Amino acid sequence: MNLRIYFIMGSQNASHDKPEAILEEAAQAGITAFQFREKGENALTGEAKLALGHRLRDICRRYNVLFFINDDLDLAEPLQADGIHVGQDDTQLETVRQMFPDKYIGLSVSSEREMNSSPIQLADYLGAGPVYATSSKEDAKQAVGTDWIRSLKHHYPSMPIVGIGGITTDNASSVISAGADGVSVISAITKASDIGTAVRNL
Ligand SMILES: Cc1ncc(COP(=O)(O)OP(=O)(O)O)c(N)n1
Ligand SMILES: Cc1nc(C(=O)O)sc1CCOP(=O)(O)O
Ligand SMILES: [Mg+2]
Repeated sequence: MNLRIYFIMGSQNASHDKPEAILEEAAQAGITAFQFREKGENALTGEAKLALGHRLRDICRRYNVLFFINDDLDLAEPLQADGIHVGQDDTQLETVRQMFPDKYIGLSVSSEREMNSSPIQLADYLGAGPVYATSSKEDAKQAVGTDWIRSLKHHYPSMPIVGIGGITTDNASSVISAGADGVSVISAITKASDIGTAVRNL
């Protein structure tokens, strides 16, 4: 499971181009994982969401990029997702693991309290953040900094960890130096003037 450059996007993040075009360019440039996160006021639902999911899934398959679904467990089988990402307020990790014994499952962990109250051993990787301030998530928590990556890695040395939140081409190396196995980004790619260069710099 290669989570080194883990791109997240839904149609709400693709204001200046089609999500398919953005993903294709990012995949060509070397992202290793992608999460379909259709969320927010104008998010697609129902058939339109499923149809976009299929198109993005196909791009990931062509480039050998891991495909994750955010939150929406109902999409995991129809889209043949490689994995699912859930947070602390989503379907409980135990339930997700029971439903999908063979898929990769990621869990968000943002604090020591969340760490201590989560069945971490059921996850395949942890999303740690927001490392820095972000404007891509409406209900983002207070930034936790790279110290949180260090602390999580100290407690779970063999658990893959991706940093998320406010990560850019300038600060990604600090996240990796703190012990993250990968960086997870939205705007560093969707808002880049040159997506290929942004991915390569990440
Ligand atoms: C890789 C990764 N890490 C963390 C998150 C955040 O998940 P969550 O806390 O459930 O928030 P939403 O993304 O659902 O708004 C993530 N999506 N991916
Ligand atoms: C989806 C998401 N989850 C976060 C968390 O802290 O759990 S921060 C975030 C948004 C990341 O977007 P950007 O790379 O543009 O900051
Ligand atoms: Mg969630």
